[in-house]
Amino acid sequence: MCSFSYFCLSSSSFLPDPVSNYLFILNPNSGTSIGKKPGFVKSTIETVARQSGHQAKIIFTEERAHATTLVAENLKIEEWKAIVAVGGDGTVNEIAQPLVGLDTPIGILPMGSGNGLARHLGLPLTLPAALKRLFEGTVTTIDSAQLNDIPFFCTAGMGFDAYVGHLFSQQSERGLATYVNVSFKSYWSYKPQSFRLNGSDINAFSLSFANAGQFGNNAWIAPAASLQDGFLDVVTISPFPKWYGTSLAYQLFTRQMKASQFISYQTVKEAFVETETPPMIHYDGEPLQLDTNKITVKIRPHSLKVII
Ligand SMILES: Nc1ncnc2c1ncn2[C@@H]1O[C@H](COP(=O)(O)OP(=O)(O)OP(=O)(O)O)[C@@H](O)[C@H]1O
Repeated sequence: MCSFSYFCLSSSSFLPDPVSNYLFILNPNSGTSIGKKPGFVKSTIETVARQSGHQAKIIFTEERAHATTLVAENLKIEEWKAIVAVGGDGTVNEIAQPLVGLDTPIGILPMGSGNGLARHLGLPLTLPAALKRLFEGTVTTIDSAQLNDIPFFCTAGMGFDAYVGHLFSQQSERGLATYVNVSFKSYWSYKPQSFRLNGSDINAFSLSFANAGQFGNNAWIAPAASLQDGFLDVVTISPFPKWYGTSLAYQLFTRQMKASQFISYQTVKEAFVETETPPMIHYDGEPLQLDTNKITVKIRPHSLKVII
């Protein structure tokens, strides 16, 4: 603790930041661009980091879930100013999981298909601007959430969203165009499902749990959701006539979704869902077939540090 403020101020401005090392973990499978030009992304990060007086260690993931292992391994080796996810929400999820409850912040260079968390946080979406923000930004603490034992940071859900997430993961090309194409085709054949939500039986087109307000690509499923309020927004979309789909899509992409005869919102700290058979879910856009039909979703307030 420094008691002589003039000395503290003047000396800190001459001392280099004791921890200026950033670890970048880059998913070459994210979005549509990184995989095609990983060398360019790597050299841009190296150049901007050097110009800003920082050290950058850059590692490419080799497979799904590898990013989580890389974070755990590198946290043991040294202290990092931030561990930076270079990719989409799936990559953010894998990197954020081991950082929950720690002081080391996550940084995000949004290069995925949807970039829901980065968009909610208002981060720049181009590489040079995102790097500038990373090196000049401030650290804040956000809520995270869990679906059973699976951490998520943006949104999770069941029903139509999970079904589309599952089909999207099977496509050879990622990106917005593929996502729109898959969603549009699925929309015509998808059948609403039965859920028991907090003891009430419902039939729903989708059931979403929003920590952040959007799925990605500015599809705002929960426009009022806050990353710092200690609550999840539960959004139920009831079965609706096909003609209503256009209006729903319009509301979603113009951030105007609100409670209506087909849409209901609740803010909760915890929710319980039961389904007839183990459901397909998504967490931060990653599809997963559960092996249980009992699901608990809960918020973990102020649990992740992030650079904004
Ligand atoms: N080296 C790799 N090869 C193949 N897949 C990988 C690799 N590294 C990570 N993955 C997987 O790639 C998937 C997609 O990653 P990510 O979510 O970042 O991109 P996206 O889906 O295009 O973006 P968003 O989630 O924002 O829409 C994730 O399931 C992740 O586990």
